[in-house]
Amino acid sequence: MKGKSPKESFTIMNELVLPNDTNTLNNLMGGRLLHWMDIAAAISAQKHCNRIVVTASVDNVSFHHPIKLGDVITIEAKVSRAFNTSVEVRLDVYAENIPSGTRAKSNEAYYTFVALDQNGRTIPVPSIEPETAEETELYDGALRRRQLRLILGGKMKPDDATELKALFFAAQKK
Ligand SMILES: CCCCCCCCCCCCCCCC(=O)SCCNC(=O)CCNC(=O)[C@H](O)C(C)(C)COP(=O)(O)OP(=O)(O)OC[C@H]1O[C@@H](n2cnc3c(N)ncnc32)[C@H](O)[C@@H]1OP(=O)(O)O
Repeated sequence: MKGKSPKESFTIMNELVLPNDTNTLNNLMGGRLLHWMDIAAAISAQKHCNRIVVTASVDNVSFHHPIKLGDVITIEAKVSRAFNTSVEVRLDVYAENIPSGTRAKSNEAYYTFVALDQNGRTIPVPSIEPETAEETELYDGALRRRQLRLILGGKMKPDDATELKALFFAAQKK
């Protein structure tokens, strides 16, 4: 299967925060943003896999600033690493207030998707080759993030998380 570059999965999605998306403080509800992020990330994962994908996990997401009614949200998504049947997608979210001309990053997150065949069975995905320094950093870190999420999901024994453990031992030696 032919390998791909991260830029081939690059996806940008815009949303306008409308009254129905907000809470009683006129701030965007977190669940609505997670839903939009899921769709943007799924489109990116599908571009990489050329397959139907399902969301397997969502890493911790922090909300740095409230996003206000009327703001325009930009979600950027790109596959950071492909494994066997799964891919990790990195998301960056920005909120822009067009009348005041301000734009701030509001979230970063990683979503994991698994590719399925026509019968709903998991299927191998194309490999990925990072091209820029930033993509290489994301690619390298993806192995540790995968080990952490598989441990938390009860799918991996901590003893088998070689790269994740190495990170902690390296920190202890400093
Ligand atoms: C060309 C352009 C097209 C554009 C077109 C656009 C259309 C764009 C439409 C978008 C539309 C929105 C799309 C929303 C997508 C949903 O919201 S999907 C709905 C929510 N998700 C689900 O229902 C998934 C439910 N879970 C499952 O089906 C199964 O647990 C899974 C995820 C398939 C995994 O199955 P399993 O039997 O555990 O499989 P297993 O063999 O153990 O593992 C398979 C892989 O899953 C990984 N995995 C398993 N558990 C986890 C976990 N907890 N964390 C991370 N990875 C895990 C494993 O590591 C493994 O990865 P690899 O090592 O093979 O790379």
